[in-house]
Amino acid sequence: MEKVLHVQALTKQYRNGRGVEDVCFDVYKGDVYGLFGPNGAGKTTVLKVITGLCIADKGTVQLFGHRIRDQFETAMERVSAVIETAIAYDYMSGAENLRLVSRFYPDLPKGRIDEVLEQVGLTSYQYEKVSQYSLGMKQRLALAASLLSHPRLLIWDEPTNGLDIEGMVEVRRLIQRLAREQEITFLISSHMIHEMEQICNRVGFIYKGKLFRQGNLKELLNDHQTLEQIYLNEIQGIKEGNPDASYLRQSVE
Ligand SMILES: Nc1ncnc2c1ncn2[C@@H]1O[C@H](COP(=O)(O)OP(=O)(O)OP(=O)(O)O)[C@@H](O)[C@H]1O
Repeated sequence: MEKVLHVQALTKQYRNGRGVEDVCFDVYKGDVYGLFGPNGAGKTTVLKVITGLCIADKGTVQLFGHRIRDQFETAMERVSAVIETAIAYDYMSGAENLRLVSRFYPDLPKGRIDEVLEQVGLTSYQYEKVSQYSLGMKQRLALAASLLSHPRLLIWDEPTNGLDIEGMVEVRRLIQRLAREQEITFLISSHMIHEMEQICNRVGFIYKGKLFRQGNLKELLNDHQTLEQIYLNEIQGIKEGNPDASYLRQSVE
């Protein structure tokens, strides 16, 4: 199986002492990999380091076999990211926003904007100003922008954040469809565990800057009914001093 992303011993500490420590995980072609953790756990920091938005203190990140540290452009060639979004200009239409983004990619074939609008279901709203879009439509526009360059790996921080139930379901279906039909590998983050359970085939749990458990969703659910149960058990173990989790205890209040 092709390894799309390799993260090894990644550590990033901010000046206030917070951040992430010794994070290791791999994402394989075809995965919808979910990084799950509560607010402030370190998900965005991990995604930012992977995409070069911030620099790690230690560790290795490889995308498609290329290290971001010294081969950044080649590593990022087939990667798109939606992190801390709101890229769209409100006073322009959806299509105009995409035309603006498309200037970053001089080799885009004609008609690519129409294609991505179609893929995210915004074709009939493309001439409306973004100020009239719902949050879900803005999310889909951000996704359309990130699809323009034909990414093979799409990194998306909190794809359903702030959406209502219908919006969440839409985004969820969209991710699953793109993964299936366009063979795009996804790395997403969320603090909503049920969400992860429905979208992802592999998940990693992150808590207080450490990725303490990960695996194939089906295998994880062999012994437990829900991911929530696994997560709560592990956190309880960490707090009570479960020897298996001793490496984490020092960082838990
Ligand atoms: N630029 C920064 N300077 C200092 N501390 C930061 C900075 N960015 C994040 N942090 C801290 O690092 C920790 C991890 O933050 P991060 O944003 O990665 O978490 P998260 O899991 O994405 O949370 P959320 O779901 O709330 O976005 C938090 O304690 C946060 O306060």
